[in-house]
Amino acid sequence: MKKISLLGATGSIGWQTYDILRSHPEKFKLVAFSAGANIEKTRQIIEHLQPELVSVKAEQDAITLKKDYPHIEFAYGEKGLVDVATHPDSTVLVNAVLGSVGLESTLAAIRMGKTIAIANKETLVTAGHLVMSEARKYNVPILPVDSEHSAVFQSMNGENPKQIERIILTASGGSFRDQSREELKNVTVKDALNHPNWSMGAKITIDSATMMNKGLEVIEAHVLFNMPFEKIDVLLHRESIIHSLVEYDDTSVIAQLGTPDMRVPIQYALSYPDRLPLVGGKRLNLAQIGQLHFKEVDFDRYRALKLAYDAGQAGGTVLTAMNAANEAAVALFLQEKITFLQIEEIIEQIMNDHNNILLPDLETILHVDSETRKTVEGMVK
Ligand SMILES: NC(=O)C1=CN([C@@H]2O[C@H](COP(=O)(O)OP(=O)(O)OC[C@H]3O[C@@H](n4cnc5c(N)ncnc54)[C@H](OP(=O)(O)O)[C@@H]3O)[C@@H](O)[C@H]2O)C=CC1
Ligand SMILES: CC(=O)[C@@H](O)[C@H](O)COP(=O)(O)O
Ligand SMILES: [Mn+2]
Repeated sequence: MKKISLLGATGSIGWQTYDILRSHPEKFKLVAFSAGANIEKTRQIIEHLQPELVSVKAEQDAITLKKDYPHIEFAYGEKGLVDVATHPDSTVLVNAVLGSVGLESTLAAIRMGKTIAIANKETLVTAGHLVMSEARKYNVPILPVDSEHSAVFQSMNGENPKQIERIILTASGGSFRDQSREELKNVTVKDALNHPNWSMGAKITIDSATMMNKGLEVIEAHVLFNMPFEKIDVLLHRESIIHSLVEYDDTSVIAQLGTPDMRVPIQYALSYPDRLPLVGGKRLNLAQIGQLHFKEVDFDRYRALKLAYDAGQAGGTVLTAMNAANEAAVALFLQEKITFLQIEEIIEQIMNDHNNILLPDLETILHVDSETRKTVEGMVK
């Protein structure tokens, strides 16, 4: 029985993780979880899985819940995230919280020796060097949940990493993949939230439309697989059936395929090195699909992807600045305070103005993160 701590249980990844935990009660026990503001879903998880500790965003929600569930421990805020991540009974942390707010709890869990199943890519982008060096120091596995990275991980199984020629991350192209840059000037939030293949949280769906999601994933692949950026390519693939590929020096290419269902990579990270049957999983029928499509990426069309490669190549605090600028700009777009194209304009300006510090420590990263968010908010006042 694996004992699990789960951050971001009420979100898209968190809720699918909850679904998997419920479908295999003989394998997994949820001991602690965090939610943000969604108290209805929080109550459902409590009632079905009876954890020992629950954290929510607001103190008042924790106080109210405690009255209804006196046998359960409640926490709140960023300290609550750390309490969940470091719960003494769990051996695995599933980090499905949104944004760089997941960084400190991830580091704390690593220092407790917990295996990390990570969906929270912003943490790996903003402080990948710290996360990976702590993971090495405490001999902790960092298992990918992101579909592309899970595909790469599975395609590397049993192979010699020194023989990898390149990693190829597939990209759907997002909500506006059939529109020109000119046509992006007047797109709405509703249009942007309409992803062609995946049903996901709002922030990552916008990231997918700007292609910053793929940029974050290029950096995530560099961090997780210790691969130089020259060996990480992006390939447009409309159907999201091939989840990513790895090419070897003998020209062989190994890929992982499947119908687009995030429960597959989530469950694989939980069951690794074993596999489990996926309850309700839809099998891939290639004959029925008939054709798969591929296209090279145009970096002028998808400028955010180019910015992410630039930040990755530079390394240092520009990664934190880029990520924080993106988080803040996407939030402003979702509130309809800026236009879609302003997201990448803001990120570019922040990166151009940034004084880069290489190999930053945690304090520096947290400082750059909060200052960047303030600067972005100031830009639209
Ligand atoms: N969705 C997907 O298919 C995929 C997502 N990912 C990555 O996984 C992560 C989660 O994405 P997704 O599930 O889509 O996001 P969602 O927005 O759906 O969920 C985010 C979760 O984090 C909680 N949360 C948000 N902000 C805070 C905060 N400040 N403090 C505490 N909790 C907070 C939310 O709580 P509440 O809702 O209760 O307020 C919710 O539980 C992201 O890093 C994303 O890039 C990676 C691959 C695929
Ligand atoms: C499901 C998943 O892993 C997302 O990160 C997905 O990759 C988004 O799709 P695109 O970024 O390829 O549009
Ligand atoms: Mn992905």
